Amino acid sequence: MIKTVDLYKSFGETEVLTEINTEFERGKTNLIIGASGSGKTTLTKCIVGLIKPTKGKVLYEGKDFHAMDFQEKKEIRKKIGFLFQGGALFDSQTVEENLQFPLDMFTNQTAKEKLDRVNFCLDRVNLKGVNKLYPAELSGGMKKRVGIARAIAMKPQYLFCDEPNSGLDPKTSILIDNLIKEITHEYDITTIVITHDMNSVLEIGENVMFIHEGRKLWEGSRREILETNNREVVEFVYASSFMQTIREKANLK
Ligand SMILES: Nc1ncnc2c1ncn2[C@@H]1O[C@H](COP(=O)(O)OP(=O)(O)OP(=O)(O)O)[C@@H](O)[C@H]1O
Repeated sequence: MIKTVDLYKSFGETEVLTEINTEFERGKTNLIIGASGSGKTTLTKCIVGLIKPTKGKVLYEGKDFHAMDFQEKKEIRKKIGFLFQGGALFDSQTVEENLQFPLDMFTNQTAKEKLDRVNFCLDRVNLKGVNKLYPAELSGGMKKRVGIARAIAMKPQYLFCDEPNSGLDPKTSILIDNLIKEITHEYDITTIVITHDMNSVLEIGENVMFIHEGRKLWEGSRREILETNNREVVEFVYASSFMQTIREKANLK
Protein backbone atom coordinates (compact mmCIF):
# COMPACT_ATOMS: atom_id res chain seq x y z
CA MET A 1 0.00 0.00 0.00
CA ILE A 2 1.08 3.56 -0.71
CA LYS A 3 -0.26 6.34 1.48
CA THR A 4 0.14 10.11 1.39
CA VAL A 5 -0.24 12.07 4.60
CA ASP A 6 -0.91 15.83 4.57
CA LEU A 7 1.02 16.22 1.35
CA TYR A 8 1.68 19.74 0.03
CA LYS A 9 3.73 20.90 -2.95
CA SER A 10 4.49 24.45 -3.99
CA PHE A 11 6.53 25.78 -6.88
CA GLY A 12 7.76 29.15 -5.66
CA GLU A 13 4.74 30.99 -4.30
CA THR A 14 2.26 28.76 -6.10
CA GLU A 15 0.72 25.92 -4.14
CA VAL A 16 -0.01 23.07 -6.53
CA LEU A 17 -0.96 20.32 -4.07
CA THR A 18 -2.83 20.99 -0.84
CA GLU A 19 -3.33 18.58 2.03
CA ILE A 20 -3.51 15.35 0.05
CA ASN A 21 -4.42 12.43 2.30
CA THR A 22 -5.03 9.26 0.38
CA GLU A 23 -4.37 5.53 0.18
CA PHE A 24 -3.57 3.46 -2.88
CA GLU A 25 -4.41 -0.13 -2.07
CA ARG A 26 -2.44 -3.21 -3.00
CA GLY A 27 -3.99 -5.50 -5.61
CA LYS A 28 -6.24 -2.71 -6.89
CA THR A 29 -6.27 -0.35 -9.84
CA ASN A 30 -6.16 3.11 -8.26
CA LEU A 31 -7.07 5.84 -10.74
CA ILE A 32 -6.23 9.52 -10.45
CA ILE A 33 -8.51 11.78 -12.49
CA GLY A 34 -8.86 15.53 -12.75
CA ALA A 35 -8.71 18.40 -15.22
CA SER A 36 -5.52 19.45 -16.98
CA GLY A 37 -3.29 21.27 -14.53
CA SER A 38 -5.10 19.94 -11.44
CA GLY A 39 -1.92 18.36 -10.06
CA LYS A 40 -2.07 14.66 -11.07
CA THR A 41 1.47 14.50 -12.46
CA THR A 42 2.91 16.54 -9.60
CA LEU A 43 1.30 14.17 -7.10
CA THR A 44 2.67 11.14 -8.93
CA LYS A 45 6.14 12.69 -9.11
CA CYS A 46 6.05 13.29 -5.34
CA ILE A 47 5.02 9.67 -4.81
CA VAL A 48 7.79 8.15 -6.93
CA GLY A 49 10.35 10.57 -5.52
CA LEU A 50 11.09 12.58 -8.67
CA ILE A 51 10.28 15.73 -6.68
CA LYS A 52 10.19 16.38 -2.95
CA PRO A 53 6.94 17.51 -1.36
CA THR A 54 7.03 20.84 0.43
CA LYS A 55 5.36 19.22 3.41
CA GLY A 56 3.89 15.83 4.31
CA LYS A 57 4.76 12.19 3.84
CA VAL A 58 4.65 9.46 1.22
CA LEU A 59 4.49 6.08 2.92
CA TYR A 60 5.43 2.82 1.20
CA GLU A 61 4.12 0.01 3.39
CA GLY A 62 4.22 2.49 6.27
CA LYS A 63 7.76 3.81 5.68
CA ASP A 64 8.29 7.47 4.76
CA PHE A 65 9.99 7.51 1.34
CA HIS A 66 11.35 11.03 1.60
CA ALA A 67 12.97 10.25 4.97
CA MET A 68 14.77 7.15 3.61
CA ASP A 69 18.50 7.05 2.89
CA PHE A 70 19.86 6.59 -0.65
CA GLN A 71 20.01 2.78 -0.44
CA GLU A 72 16.48 2.43 0.95
CA LYS A 73 15.12 4.69 -1.81
CA LYS A 74 16.96 2.60 -4.39
CA GLU A 75 15.32 -0.56 -3.05
CA ILE A 76 11.86 1.02 -3.38
CA ARG A 77 12.64 2.28 -6.89
CA LYS A 78 13.57 -1.24 -7.95
CA LYS A 79 10.07 -2.31 -7.00
CA ILE A 80 8.40 0.36 -9.16
CA GLY A 81 7.36 -0.31 -12.75
CA PHE A 82 6.47 2.55 -15.09
CA LEU A 83 4.24 2.61 -18.12
CA PHE A 84 4.77 5.93 -19.86
CA GLN A 85 2.62 7.61 -22.48
CA GLY A 86 3.56 6.21 -25.90
CA GLY A 87 5.41 3.31 -24.26
CA ALA A 88 8.71 5.29 -24.07
CA LEU A 89 10.62 2.49 -25.74
CA PHE A 90 14.19 2.93 -26.96
CA ASP A 91 13.75 3.22 -30.74
CA SER A 92 17.22 1.94 -31.62
CA GLN A 93 16.76 -1.25 -29.61
CA THR A 94 14.73 -4.34 -30.41
CA VAL A 95 11.76 -5.34 -28.25
CA GLU A 96 13.95 -7.94 -26.55
CA GLU A 97 16.69 -5.39 -25.79
CA ASN A 98 14.08 -2.95 -24.46
CA LEU A 99 12.76 -5.55 -22.02
CA GLN A 100 16.22 -6.71 -21.06
CA PHE A 101 17.31 -3.17 -20.15
CA PRO A 102 15.95 -3.08 -16.55
CA LEU A 103 17.21 -6.63 -15.97
CA ASP A 104 20.72 -5.57 -17.11
CA MET A 105 20.54 -2.47 -14.89
CA PHE A 106 19.23 -4.01 -11.69
CA THR A 107 19.93 -7.76 -11.64
CA ASN A 108 22.84 -10.18 -11.91
CA GLN A 109 20.81 -12.71 -13.86
CA THR A 110 22.49 -14.87 -16.50
CA ALA A 111 21.72 -14.28 -20.19
CA LYS A 112 19.46 -17.37 -20.17
CA GLU A 113 17.53 -16.19 -17.09
CA LYS A 114 17.03 -12.75 -18.65
CA LEU A 115 15.83 -14.22 -21.94
CA ASP A 116 13.43 -16.52 -20.10
CA ARG A 117 11.99 -13.53 -18.20
CA VAL A 118 11.71 -11.45 -21.40
CA ASN A 119 9.86 -14.30 -23.12
CA PHE A 120 7.60 -14.85 -20.12
CA CYS A 121 6.62 -11.15 -20.02
CA LEU A 122 6.02 -10.96 -23.77
CA ASP A 123 3.89 -14.08 -23.58
CA ARG A 124 1.91 -12.54 -20.70
CA VAL A 125 0.94 -9.55 -22.84
CA ASN A 126 0.15 -11.79 -25.81
CA LEU A 127 3.14 -10.71 -27.86
CA LYS A 128 5.04 -13.93 -28.33
CA GLY A 129 7.71 -13.88 -31.04
CA VAL A 130 8.17 -10.13 -31.53
CA ASN A 131 11.62 -10.18 -29.82
CA LYS A 132 13.62 -9.02 -32.82
CA LEU A 133 11.26 -6.29 -34.01
CA TYR A 134 12.01 -2.58 -33.49
CA PRO A 135 9.43 -0.20 -31.95
CA ALA A 136 8.88 1.45 -35.37
CA GLU A 137 7.58 -1.88 -36.63
CA LEU A 138 4.87 -2.08 -33.94
CA SER A 139 1.37 -0.57 -33.76
CA GLY A 140 0.48 1.85 -30.92
CA GLY A 141 -1.32 -0.90 -29.02
CA MET A 142 1.62 -3.29 -29.40
CA LYS A 143 4.00 -0.59 -28.13
CA LYS A 144 1.81 -0.18 -25.05
CA ARG A 145 1.87 -3.94 -24.50
CA VAL A 146 5.66 -3.99 -24.84
CA GLY A 147 5.70 -1.09 -22.34
CA ILE A 148 3.62 -3.18 -19.93
CA ALA A 149 5.88 -6.20 -20.46
CA ARG A 150 8.91 -4.04 -19.67
CA ALA A 151 7.18 -2.57 -16.63
CA ILE A 152 6.55 -6.04 -15.19
CA ALA A 153 9.95 -7.50 -16.13
CA MET A 154 11.34 -6.66 -12.68
CA LYS A 155 8.29 -8.14 -10.89
CA PRO A 156 7.24 -4.75 -9.53
CA GLN A 157 5.28 -4.30 -6.35
CA TYR A 158 4.10 -0.89 -7.57
CA LEU A 159 3.01 0.09 -11.09
CA PHE A 160 2.54 3.66 -12.34
CA CYS A 161 0.75 4.20 -15.64
CA ASP A 162 0.59 7.66 -17.18
CA GLU A 163 -2.40 7.90 -19.51
CA PRO A 164 -2.09 4.35 -20.82
CA ASN A 165 -4.84 4.91 -23.39
CA SER A 166 -3.59 8.04 -25.07
CA GLY A 167 -3.56 7.64 -28.82
CA LEU A 168 -5.34 4.28 -28.86
CA ASP A 169 -8.64 3.34 -30.48
CA PRO A 170 -11.50 2.41 -28.09
CA LYS A 171 -11.16 -1.36 -28.55
CA THR A 172 -7.40 -1.39 -28.01
CA SER A 173 -7.86 0.96 -25.03
CA ILE A 174 -10.14 -1.59 -23.36
CA LEU A 175 -7.62 -4.38 -24.03
CA ILE A 176 -4.84 -2.33 -22.42
CA ASP A 177 -7.07 -1.36 -19.48
CA ASN A 178 -8.01 -4.95 -18.85
CA LEU A 179 -4.42 -6.09 -19.14
CA ILE A 180 -3.41 -3.56 -16.49
CA LYS A 181 -6.23 -4.74 -14.24
CA GLU A 182 -5.45 -8.44 -14.73
CA ILE A 183 -1.75 -7.93 -14.02
CA THR A 184 -2.60 -5.88 -10.93
CA HIS A 185 -4.73 -8.71 -9.53
CA GLU A 186 -2.51 -11.55 -10.69
CA TYR A 187 0.68 -10.17 -9.13
CA ASP A 188 -1.00 -8.27 -6.27
CA ILE A 189 0.51 -4.94 -7.36
CA THR A 190 -0.37 -1.48 -6.07
CA THR A 191 -1.26 0.15 -9.38
CA ILE A 192 -1.76 3.89 -9.91
CA VAL A 193 -3.13 5.08 -13.23
CA ILE A 194 -3.40 8.72 -14.31
CA THR A 195 -6.15 8.96 -16.86
CA HIS A 196 -8.43 11.34 -18.72
CA ASP A 197 -10.37 8.46 -20.19
CA MET A 198 -13.83 8.04 -18.68
CA ASN A 199 -14.16 4.59 -20.26
CA SER A 200 -11.17 3.52 -18.15
CA VAL A 201 -12.77 4.98 -15.05
CA LEU A 202 -15.88 2.89 -15.57
CA GLU A 203 -13.97 -0.17 -16.77
CA ILE A 204 -11.15 -0.54 -14.23
CA GLY A 205 -11.67 2.17 -11.59
CA GLU A 206 -11.61 0.10 -8.43
CA ASN A 207 -10.48 3.17 -6.50
CA VAL A 208 -10.92 6.55 -8.15
CA MET A 209 -9.46 9.75 -6.74
CA PHE A 210 -10.57 13.09 -8.17
CA ILE A 211 -8.21 16.04 -7.84
CA HIS A 212 -9.49 19.55 -8.34
CA GLU A 213 -7.13 22.54 -8.17
CA GLY A 214 -4.58 20.55 -6.17
CA ARG A 215 -7.00 19.16 -3.58
CA LYS A 216 -8.48 15.70 -3.29
CA LEU A 217 -12.17 16.48 -3.69
CA TRP A 218 -13.64 13.04 -4.02
CA GLU A 219 -12.72 9.36 -3.77
CA GLY A 220 -14.74 6.23 -4.47
CA SER A 221 -15.31 3.26 -6.74
CA ARG A 222 -16.47 3.24 -10.36
CA ARG A 223 -19.93 2.31 -9.09
CA GLU A 224 -19.98 5.25 -6.68
CA ILE A 225 -18.94 7.64 -9.42
CA LEU A 226 -22.21 6.84 -11.21
CA GLU A 227 -24.17 7.85 -8.14
CA THR A 228 -22.24 10.79 -6.73
CA ASN A 229 -23.77 14.22 -6.53
CA ASN A 230 -20.46 15.98 -5.92
CA ARG A 231 -20.80 18.99 -8.18
CA GLU A 232 -17.19 19.15 -9.43
CA VAL A 233 -17.04 15.40 -10.09
CA VAL A 234 -20.33 15.50 -11.97
CA GLU A 235 -19.18 18.50 -14.05
CA PHE A 236 -15.88 16.79 -14.87
CA VAL A 237 -16.95 13.20 -15.48
CA TYR A 238 -20.29 13.92 -17.10
CA ALA A 239 -19.20 16.74 -19.36
CA SER A 240 -20.48 14.90 -22.44
CA SER A 241 -24.12 14.03 -23.11
CA PHE A 242 -22.99 10.45 -23.79
CA MET A 243 -21.65 10.13 -20.23
CA GLN A 244 -24.81 11.75 -18.85
CA THR A 245 -26.87 9.05 -20.58
CA ILE A 246 -24.70 6.32 -19.05
CA ARG A 247 -25.24 7.86 -15.61
CA GLU A 248 -28.99 8.13 -16.07
CA LYS A 249 -29.28 4.53 -17.31
CA ALA A 250 -27.13 3.17 -14.47
CA ASN A 251 -29.18 4.99 -11.87
CA LEU A 252 -32.48 3.78 -13.29
CA LYS A 253 -31.53 0.11 -12.78
N1 LIG B 1 8.26 22.28 -12.30
C1 LIG B 1 7.22 23.12 -12.20
N2 LIG B 1 7.41 24.42 -11.93
C2 LIG B 1 6.37 25.27 -11.81
N3 LIG B 1 5.07 24.89 -11.92
C3 LIG B 1 4.81 23.61 -12.19
C4 LIG B 1 5.87 22.65 -12.34
N4 LIG B 1 5.31 21.44 -12.59
C5 LIG B 1 3.97 21.64 -12.61
N5 LIG B 1 3.68 22.93 -12.37
C6 LIG B 1 2.32 23.51 -12.29
O1 LIG B 1 1.57 22.71 -11.41
C7 LIG B 1 0.21 22.63 -11.83
C8 LIG B 1 -0.19 21.18 -11.91
O2 LIG B 1 0.50 20.56 -12.99
P1 LIG B 1 0.43 19.00 -13.27
O3 LIG B 1 1.32 18.73 -14.43
O4 LIG B 1 0.67 18.26 -12.02
O5 LIG B 1 -1.10 18.83 -13.69
P2 LIG B 1 -1.83 17.59 -14.37
O6 LIG B 1 -3.10 17.43 -13.64
O7 LIG B 1 -0.92 16.42 -14.42
O8 LIG B 1 -2.12 18.13 -15.82
P3 LIG B 1 -2.26 17.35 -17.24
O9 LIG B 1 -3.52 16.53 -17.14
O10 LIG B 1 -2.39 18.45 -18.23
O11 LIG B 1 -1.03 16.51 -17.44
C9 LIG B 1 0.13 23.37 -13.15
O12 LIG B 1 -0.38 24.66 -12.91
C10 LIG B 1 1.57 23.44 -13.62
O13 LIG B 1 1.80 24.60 -14.38
